[in-house]
Amino acid sequence: MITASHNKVTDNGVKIADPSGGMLTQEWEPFADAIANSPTPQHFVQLIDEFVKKENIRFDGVRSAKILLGRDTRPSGESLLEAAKQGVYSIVGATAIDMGILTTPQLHWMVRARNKDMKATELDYFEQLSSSFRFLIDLTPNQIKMSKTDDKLIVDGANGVGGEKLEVLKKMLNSMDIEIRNSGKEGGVLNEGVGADYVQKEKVVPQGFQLKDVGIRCASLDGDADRLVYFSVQSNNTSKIDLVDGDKILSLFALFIKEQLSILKMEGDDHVDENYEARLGVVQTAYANGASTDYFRQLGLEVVFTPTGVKYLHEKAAEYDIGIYFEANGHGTILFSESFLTWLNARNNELSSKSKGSEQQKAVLRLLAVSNLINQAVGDALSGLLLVEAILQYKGWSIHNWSELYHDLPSRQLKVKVVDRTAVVTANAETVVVRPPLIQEAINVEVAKYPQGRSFIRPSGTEDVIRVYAEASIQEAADSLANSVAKLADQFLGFGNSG
Ligand SMILES: CC(=O)N[C@H]1[C@@H](OP(=O)(O)O)O[C@H](CO)[C@@H](O)[C@@H]1O
Ligand SMILES: [Mg+2]
Repeated sequence: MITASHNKVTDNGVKIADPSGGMLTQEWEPFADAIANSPTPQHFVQLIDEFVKKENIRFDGVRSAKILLGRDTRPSGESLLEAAKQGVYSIVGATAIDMGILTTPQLHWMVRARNKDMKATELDYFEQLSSSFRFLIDLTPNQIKMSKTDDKLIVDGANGVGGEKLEVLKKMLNSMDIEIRNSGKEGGVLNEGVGADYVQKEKVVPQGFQLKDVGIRCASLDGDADRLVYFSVQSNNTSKIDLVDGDKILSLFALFIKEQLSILKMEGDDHVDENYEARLGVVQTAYANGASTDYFRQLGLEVVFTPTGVKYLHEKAAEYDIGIYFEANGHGTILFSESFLTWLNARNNELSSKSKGSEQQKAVLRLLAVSNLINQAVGDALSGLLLVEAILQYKGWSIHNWSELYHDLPSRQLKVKVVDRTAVVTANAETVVVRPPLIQEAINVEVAKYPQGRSFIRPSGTEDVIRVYAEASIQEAADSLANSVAKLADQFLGFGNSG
């Protein structure tokens, strides 16, 4: 997949899906780094040669391979895709299939579907999403109807591929009132003052949104449509927004799934022992707002933490019957285990004959529809958006009702330039620094000064900086805690420090 996601239009890059449709296996990352940085063509060929031997890959044309290629709307994508094609065809037995302009999650979905012998074209993707969405909507309790303003959704497409794909989906969902802005056709620049990354980091309205949008439910996709956040325009200050971030999308999903599981568990006449104790897990990173974690614990849900980066969250979520993960920035999905899906299908058949149309059967059908709607390969803004919309309709909620599930603790993020960011070694899902010595003790002293204080530092995986995160009961306190901890990072690791 040729894309640089939420980054500038002049940047470009590559994301690689493995045969399962998930992300490239972590063991192959050092190899990917090495070939990307190989200084000469000879060196490049040598690296491939060594890797092929090490991994025992048959490289003699006996085994054939098909490689699906896709790109986002970046102008440089066209020639880069051509180069990728030539690379693929330089290997005996390998064929490249150009899937054209796609969102990143669409390509992952297609790889997964093809390797499971399922229908795997772009049209199949749209049909699966739209039909499972309609199915879910049909299972909405009759008494629930939204008020007029709540029918409408406005989506910021980041001037990228997501907007144009949503246009296609919209036509297949004629019941939905969606207005798509920043679809790239109006002349705006990709990710410039628009998109999920901008909205979530800056907490301001994207271009093209204004006063008349106050009170309306709005959503924002990133440049390759694998991130999604919601927001509403504040009435008192039209450049500010009320952000409904990945943590809150996670909360809405977890609440809905938990409700359906409890309906399933209700004692039917004779079914007590046929209840399957589905393991539901919520996966977050240290950047998740502390108020969201408290909310999950109040709901009695199991919450686990992993290091930053969706590959870690995804892997953890896959350990549950239903694993839900999200980063605060809006990347996440819900994973269903094969064994749980088999059980759900069997339960559906059984209920069809014994108590067709019962609340329990509806809950089973809803869970099955969610598993078809939400992308099982990676986080997908389009499928996530349809699930949010279906759940809000089911609950008869406005974006305001949703946003009120809990109140975010004020937080602040800072970056600190240091001599060598790899000098920082963390543990416990990046919440504790174990090296250099003594800095963690100093951070603890600062944190203890603030009610509901929490702070951690970690080296960024994508930029040459140390990231500082702090939260506390009021904004001034979160700012001040972040500043003190940033100062500590500078003292221990900064340019003024020789050791
Ligand atoms: C605090 C933060 O937002 N970190 C981002 C950022 O990683 P860093 O390792 O923090 O640079 O980029 C990652 C890739 O897009 C994303 O998964 C992650 O959430
Ligand atoms: Mg992205």
